[in-house]
Amino acid sequence: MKITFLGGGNMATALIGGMIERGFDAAGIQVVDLGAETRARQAERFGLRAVDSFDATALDCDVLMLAVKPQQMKAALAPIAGKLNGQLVISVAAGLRLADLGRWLGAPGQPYSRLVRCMPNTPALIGAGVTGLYADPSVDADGREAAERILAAVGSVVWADSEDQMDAVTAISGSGPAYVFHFIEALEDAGRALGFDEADARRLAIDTVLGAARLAAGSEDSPAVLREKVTSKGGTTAAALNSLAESGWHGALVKAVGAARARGQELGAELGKD
Ligand SMILES: NC(=O)C1=CN([C@@H]2O[C@H](COP(=O)(O)OP(=O)(O)OC[C@H]3O[C@@H](n4cnc5c(N)ncnc54)[C@H](OP(=O)(O)O)[C@@H]3O)[C@@H](O)[C@H]2O)C=CC1
Ligand SMILES: O=C(O)[C@@H]1CCC=N1
Repeated sequence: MKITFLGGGNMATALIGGMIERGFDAAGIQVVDLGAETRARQAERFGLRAVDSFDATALDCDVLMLAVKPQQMKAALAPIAGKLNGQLVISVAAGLRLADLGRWLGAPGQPYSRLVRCMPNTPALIGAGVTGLYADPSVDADGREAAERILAAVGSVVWADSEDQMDAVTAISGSGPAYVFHFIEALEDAGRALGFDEADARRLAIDTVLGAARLAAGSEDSPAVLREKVTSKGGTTAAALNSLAESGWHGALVKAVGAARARGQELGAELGKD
């Protein structure tokens, strides 16, 4: 499978790194990116072809992965509008709707429809991502299977029932690693405030999150039951959880995920006007 990435930034790097780690051939992957430094980094790190604009070789692919920022997408697609000939196009962009991508990619009056929207996350770099997928209804089984094969190489996949759900996936798991890193930062800060040096505070915080996530992933107990098993009556965990409840922590996170979803919807509506 020949795959060209439009945009070689953070998300493309996570996907390419994860794919190569899991046996995809770097010789079959190309990157189109405006930045000379980005191209040099991609070529050096992965040994792949990186160019500054679409030439015949970059367009000669089975799958085109759209990995520029949502605000950059329309301009980035302009040079190839009307030039595709059946490539499966997979967008990783937050918010952008298939109808708008299809309009920007097609010839005037002929929207392109062999399109899949996906929302991966950066743990893809170590094969531990999770990706939501939604295909235009016109995409055939081969197209859906190709999209799933690429994203399943870097973690688990979940097919969304409707395109609307992609903004929710973005808010939960696309942005989710940032919430977890933020939690780790706070736990590390707490460790430092209680007298540990930076290295030990970080180790205690990261290994706690890693161990708890692995336990939750492998357990038949729900996260709520696992939480109760840590929480001795009248003990230390209860003191912490009571304090978190007083601060409205649970509600704050639910509200934050709602804000992320709303931003995705807003981006789609704003940028799709063009
Ligand atoms: N980061 C994440 O965790 C996730 C991101 N996404 C989605 O992935 C997409 C990319 O995000 P991210 O990787 O973080 O962004 P980055 O800014 O890291 O990467 C985008 C890259 O595209 C380049 N670029 C911009 N315009 C063009 C163009 N016209 N032609 C070719 N290359 C261009 C940029 O160059 P320059 O820097 O010079 O502008 C940059 O190197 C976004 O749409 C985002 O919604 C999805 C899931 C998770
Ligand atoms: O912050 C963003 O908009 C992108 C989408 C999900 C993660 N990063």
